This record gives sequence, structure tokens and C-alpha cells, in this order.
Amino acid sequence: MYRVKEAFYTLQGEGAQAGRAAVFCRFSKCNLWTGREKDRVSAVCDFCDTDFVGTDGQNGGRFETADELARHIRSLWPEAPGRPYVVCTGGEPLLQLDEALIDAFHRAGFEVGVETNGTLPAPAGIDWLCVSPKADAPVVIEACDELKLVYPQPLAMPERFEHIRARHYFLSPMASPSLPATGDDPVKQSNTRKATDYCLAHPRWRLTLQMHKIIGID
Ligand SMILES: C[S@@+](CC[C@H](N)C(=O)[O-])C[C@H]1O[C@@H](n2cnc3c(N)ncnc32)[C@H](O)[C@@H]1O
Ligand SMILES: Nc1nc2[nH]cc(C(=O)O)c2c(=O)[nH]1
Ligand code: SF4
Ligand SMILES: [Mg+2]
Repeated sequence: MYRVKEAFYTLQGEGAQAGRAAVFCRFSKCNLWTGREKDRVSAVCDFCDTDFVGTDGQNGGRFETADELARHIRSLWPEAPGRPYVVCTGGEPLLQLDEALIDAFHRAGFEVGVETNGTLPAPAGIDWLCVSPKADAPVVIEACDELKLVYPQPLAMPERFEHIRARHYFLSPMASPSLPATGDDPVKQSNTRKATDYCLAHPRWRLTLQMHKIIGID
């Protein structure tokens, strides 16, 4: 059984695949926060901008089999040329994503991207793996396509992750979890300046912005 909070067709807003059309499959639950506001202060990851509790979002639900979920996700992809792309996120997708589901996505014609906090092993077959470390949570993934670190995090500064093999090293300015996606976010503005300065001083790292929030899409 797979539990999905929501699923939607949009443009990937972050990282090296930014601007690419994708169906986002947001799995329920995370291992670093319950998702309840009252638990945020005591959570390992305390700045999450996402609601991943339950299965009640747009196109969300419970899916008994991998093929059933893959068919559902495929129904959200347009009938048009271009390689179908699914981004598995959450919540923490690696609590649920298994090889059976990756195989089902591939059979449905999808390339499979994953957004993970890196604390759980990744199943084989993922086409694009993005690891985004959180606070002092141990990262068990040693190689990925992109490392995308939310910045600044006092317990997770960039130097700690340079041993992880990646094609791209990104800093993503931390946004206020509570503010609406669009509009003024002074905290994000100040973190964007800090991330910019870090990239200028450490050119291995590149800046990525949450483009979807800037343009006001999902
Ligand atoms: C909601 S997480 C879900 C996937 C996975 N649990 C993870 O943390 O990577 C999706 C992406 O949003 C980023 N993110 C979460 N809260 C954020 C915030 N307040 N500001 C900027 N990025 C944030 C995460 O670092 C991750 O790259
Ligand atoms: N457009 C868009 N791009 C994204 N990239 C990562 C996201 C996520 O929440 O995992 C996300 C998201 O929620 N929307
Ligand atoms: S950002 Fe990722 S790891 Fe942190 S609470 Fe949200 S879903 Fe979990
Ligand atoms: Mg998001």
C-alpha cells in the first residue's frame, strides 16, 4: 500500500532539472518530523515548508499496488511529445518508494526523480537522485546526482557534505515555513544573500532558487 498526500503536474522549481515539466508525487509521512505544528520545535527537521500529513490533497489517496499508482500518475501527464518525468517527494519518499514502484513508473514510460533527505538507502533504478541533508540527521547515501542543501542550517553547513559524490552541489536559501509561497519573505531574502556570499567564496557550490514560489505555481 502506497500513501500519497497529493500529486500534480507542474515545472520542477529547484536544482539542475529546474524548468522541466514533471508530475510531482508527494508521499505521506516523514522520518524527521510528524508534520504536526506542535511537534515542529522538537523535530530534527524544523523548517519544512510542506504539508505531507494524510492522503487528502489534490489527486492524493491510497494505492494498493505499484501499477495502480503508476497509472494514476500517468493520467496526470499530458498527451504531448516529451519524456514523461515523475518526481517522488514528500514527506520522505524513501519510506515508501521501492523497486516495484520504480519498475512500474518505468513501464509507464517515466523517468524517475527523487527528492530525499538522504537518511534512508535508495532503491536501485532511480534516474535522478537529489539529496537534501537536514540538521544532524546522518546521511547514508554516498553518491547522488545533485546535493541540494538548504542554507543556512547551523548543524548542516556545506563542508560536512563535500565527501558525498554528486554531479552538482547546490545551496537553496531557507524560506520561512509559515509564510505563503509568494509575497514578501524577509527571512528568505536574507538567507539568499548569505547563500550568494557562500557560493562566491566557495565556487564549487551553486545557488538554486525555489522558482515555483517566485512565479506562483505549485
Ligand atoms: C519538502 S522536502 C521533501 C523531500 C525530502 N523529505 C527532503 O527533505 O528532501 C522537498 C524539498 O524542499 C526543501 N525544503 C523544505 N523546506 C524548505 C524551506 N523552508 N526552504 C527551502 N527549501 C525547503 C527540502 O530541502 C527538499 O529539497
Ligand atoms: N514546482 C515545484 N518544484 C519542486 N521541487 C521540489 C519540490 C518539493 O516539494 O519536493 C517542489 C515543489 O513542491 N514544487
Ligand atoms: S523537509 Fe523533508 S525531511 Fe524535512 S520535514 Fe519536510 S519532508 Fe521531512
Ligand atoms: Mg516544495
